[in-house]
Amino acid sequence: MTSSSERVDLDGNPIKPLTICMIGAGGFIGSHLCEKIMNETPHKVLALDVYNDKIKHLLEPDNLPWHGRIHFHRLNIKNDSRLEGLIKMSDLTINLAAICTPADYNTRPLDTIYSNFIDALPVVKYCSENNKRLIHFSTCEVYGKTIGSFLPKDSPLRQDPAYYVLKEDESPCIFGSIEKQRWSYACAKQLIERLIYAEGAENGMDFTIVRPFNWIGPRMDFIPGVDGPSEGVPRVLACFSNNLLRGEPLKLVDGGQSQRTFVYIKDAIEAVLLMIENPGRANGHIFNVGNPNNEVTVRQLAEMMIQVYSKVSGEQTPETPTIDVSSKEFYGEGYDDSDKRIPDMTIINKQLGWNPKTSLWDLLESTLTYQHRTYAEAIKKVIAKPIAS
Ligand SMILES: NC(=O)c1ccc[n+]([C@@H]2O[C@H](COP(=O)([O-])OP(=O)(O)OC[C@H]3O[C@@H](n4cnc5c(N)ncnc54)[C@H](O)[C@@H]3O)[C@@H](O)[C@H]2O)c1
Ligand SMILES: O=C(O)[C@H]1O[C@H](OP(=O)(O)OP(=O)(O)OC[C@H]2O[C@@H](n3ccc(=O)[nH]c3=O)[C@H](O)[C@@H]2O)[C@H](O)[C@@H](O)[C@@H]1O
Repeated sequence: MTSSSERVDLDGNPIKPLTICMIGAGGFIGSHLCEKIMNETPHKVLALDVYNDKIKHLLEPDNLPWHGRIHFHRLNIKNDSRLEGLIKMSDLTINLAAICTPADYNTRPLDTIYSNFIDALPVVKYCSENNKRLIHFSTCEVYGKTIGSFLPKDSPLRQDPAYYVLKEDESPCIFGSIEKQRWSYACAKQLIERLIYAEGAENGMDFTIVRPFNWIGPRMDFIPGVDGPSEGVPRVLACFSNNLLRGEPLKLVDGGQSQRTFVYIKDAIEAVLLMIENPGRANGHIFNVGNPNNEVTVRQLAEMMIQVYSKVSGEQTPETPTIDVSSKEFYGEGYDDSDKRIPDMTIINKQLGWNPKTSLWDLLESTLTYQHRTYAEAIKKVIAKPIAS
């Protein structure tokens, strides 16, 4: 760990050690953020979550170099009276807790709305009432569909960035109709963003809102049947990793035509640390955090993952590498999709000077090396197990 006296912010001022209340610290992003904070800063973390499997390596054994700077509190923010006290003890609260897998948005819309809006309300309230700074994790899904997606298929305007690049302070939020329950998540996230923004405007609360654009890397979600439910549907990185580990075709929903930009979790976490340590530059802002240079269709992502996995595992590519499935078959009634997600980077560049570094090929190589090392043997055992009659 670097000593606090050596560390300065972007304006050359010394960074004071902080106590951070991190809600959802046991998840994918939380685990990487805790790791970064423990390795590179003097800050303390009160890590709140219902699970801690992904941060166990930071909590045990007792002789870790950051011993005493991270404390795990197993609690559900829905119903735990300790929450306000922990926020009061901290300089900064970071809220990551959410249901955030698309397979849940149309099948468990009530849980999705409660998790992303209702359960986040007390966190905002306690921060505002106690004059505490809040960094809240929203999503790029608040943009919904691009304006360009409503133009005729052959319109040349579809090629014009004005019709698809997503800007924090200009782009509208375009969701589907109410029976397209996919948008329950985006809509709940939009409303909590508006509430936080209003707390800033009316009550002077210090806040930063983060809109992640498909952050991916090790420890994302779960592999069904190994460290998650066998019928579970995680996000695309884990779905495709699971298919590759099992030697199955990768399933392309509605032909895999949707486009995404993927950013490496380690690049994205650097942006979050800049927000934490530069409140004067980050407060009052909403930040897109993504990599506009890593755009692919989901079909191209599948093809690249197949090539990379073959390289890192030494295994042959399957005879049928991909198959098409309908969204209704894969996700059920009420699914809909974002067509294209390119983040505008002007605000984060200007305020924090942050830029992503890692190419899609490189981030997939390190992530799939991790997936292979972590899961290949366990998957072999699961496959070899006779099915109970
Ligand atoms: N990973 C991405 O690319 C991405 C993209 C857009 C938005 N986000 C947002 O970032 C945040 C974190 O995402 P992630 O990918 O790390 O997800 P994750 O599911 O891995 O982590 C969320 C964590 O929150 C915890 N949690 C949920 N409800 C809780 C509750 N009631 N009480 C206590 N803990 C609770 C979960 O146990 C989990 O460990 C979410 O708000 C998500 O909407 C992530
Ligand atoms: O990561 C983000 O930035 C946000 O986007 C994700 O939404 P989405 O990108 O649609 O979710 P994925 O599950 O990663 O799916 C990406 C695309 O791959 C497709 N897909 C997914 C899984 C699969 O096996 N096959 C497949 O073709 C989906 O239909 C979708 O078009 C989730 O909503 C959130 O985690 C987050 O808010």
